Amino acid sequence: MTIVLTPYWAGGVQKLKMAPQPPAKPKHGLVPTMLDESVHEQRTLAQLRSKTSNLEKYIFLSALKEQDTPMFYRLCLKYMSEFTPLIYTPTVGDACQQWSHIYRRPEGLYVSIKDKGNIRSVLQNWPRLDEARISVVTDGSRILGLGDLGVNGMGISVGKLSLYIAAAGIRPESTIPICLDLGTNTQKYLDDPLYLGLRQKRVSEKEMTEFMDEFMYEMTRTFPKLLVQFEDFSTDRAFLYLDRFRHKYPVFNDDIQGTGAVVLSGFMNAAKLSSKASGQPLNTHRILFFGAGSAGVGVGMQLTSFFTLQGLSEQEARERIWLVDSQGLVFDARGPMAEHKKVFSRKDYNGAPITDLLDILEYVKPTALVGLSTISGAFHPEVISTMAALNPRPIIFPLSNPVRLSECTFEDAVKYTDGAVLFASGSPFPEMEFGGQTLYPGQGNNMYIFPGLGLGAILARATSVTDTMVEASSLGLADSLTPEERSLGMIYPRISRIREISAFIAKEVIRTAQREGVDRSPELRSMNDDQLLAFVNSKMWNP
Ligand SMILES: O=C([O-])CC(=O)C(=O)O
Ligand SMILES: [Mg+2]
Repeated sequence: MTIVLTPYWAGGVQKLKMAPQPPAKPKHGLVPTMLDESVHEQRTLAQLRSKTSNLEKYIFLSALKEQDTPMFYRLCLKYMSEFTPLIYTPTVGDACQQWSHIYRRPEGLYVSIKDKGNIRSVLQNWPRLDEARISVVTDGSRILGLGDLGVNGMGISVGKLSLYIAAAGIRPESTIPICLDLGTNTQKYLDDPLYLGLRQKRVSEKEMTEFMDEFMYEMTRTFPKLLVQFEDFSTDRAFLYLDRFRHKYPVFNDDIQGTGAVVLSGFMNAAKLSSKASGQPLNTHRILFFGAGSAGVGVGMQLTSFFTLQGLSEQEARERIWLVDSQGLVFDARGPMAEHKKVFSRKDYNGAPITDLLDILEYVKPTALVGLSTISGAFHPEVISTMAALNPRPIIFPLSNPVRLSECTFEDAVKYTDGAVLFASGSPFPEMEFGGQTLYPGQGNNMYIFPGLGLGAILARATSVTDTMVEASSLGLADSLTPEERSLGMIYPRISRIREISAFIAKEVIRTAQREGVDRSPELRSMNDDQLLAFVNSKMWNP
């Protein structure tokens, strides 16, 4: 709130910035006599739990977030593992697919190709210009593994920002969900009378690039303290715009870098357990990527740093990774391929194409199998048992989202490896009892990374988000397992500790930004680590 005061000691008008005030207590008689806050929390929870479908729960929570924001986030923090699957993956996928049907009220900022040439004035309509710190921007062209959802992709920007608020304590007023409407190639939406977006096919890459140049320029002019997270752009465009803007503006791509970092972190913990069982050194792991989109290649690139941290050269690190796309094993002699696949294309194979996953396993003999294919069931029982035959503790990460597109279930992975699997999926699976023990599935979802990475970059006022900052977020996450979590064989910490984890990651990211000279908060440089961590915690919003 901005109020204008004329102090007696000054001749002129002075503007004072005031912190937002809590709402005034309602006058007597305007709320029930016995309305007790903690009982009301239980009442709200009971209302939520009485809904029978997850989509209804999503709609209920979306209304709650608007009507009683602190209550929404209080419950979110208290019941994190119950709430995240409802406000985020997997339910947010259903919400996006149904967005134009379940739409109730405006939320976020819609910028369309029709606004080209005039983007500044659209951005300036945002009601909280000065407070803006973080924006999640999608063009809806590849939402989770669900394909081109057009303007229905707004749900993913909203969902990610709810996690920024819950998991990293970013103030709700500081977030801007943005969906770019550049058309959609999904006919179902073009034919849907309720569809909220432009009824046109996606624009050409040339036109989109002109649009993006203007958009990013105006974003930084309009919101000078803003960090931008690109989300769920289709593969080519995800790489294209990350490369185009990452050295110019503070921006990162969650699917390439966030997913890469979260998988690197889980892989570091899993590889130690796997190597302990096999006696093989860490730098001899062999990783097979099933799926060669932005996430697959992004994760592959991030995982090369696992090997360089073990002392291998960049080239040697890349050679520990094999890639499989829709035509099978990716190798040079196969012929022309998309630019982003080239880095992992094998030079040491020039036989006939190998297309069957079982044959590829036989040839590569991987210690780790990572799925980013959105092909449900691709890791069928024979694939899983082959991994178990090759390794005493196979690493199997079916990372495709949402749950129904996962390459395999946790249950199958446990069953067909006789409980030996080191498992992480993109979407949540329940823990299970096996051989008298509770086994915990890891959730290798970028929600462990982006809140802390974003918070660190914002507090450091970073001019750009460097690869080393992303790597620091990953190492920070890997280090944040408690001895108890390690003793249970977990490879990711409990999600209920997310605030503590985000604060730690943010501290590591700030330190790295300082070392790299991309920070603009000189006052943080003189703090020791404890002071910096305390500073980060003090900046977190508490509902
Ligand atoms: O949103 C999620 O759950 C993870 C993610 O970025 C994706 O699948 O695109
Ligand atoms: Mg994503």
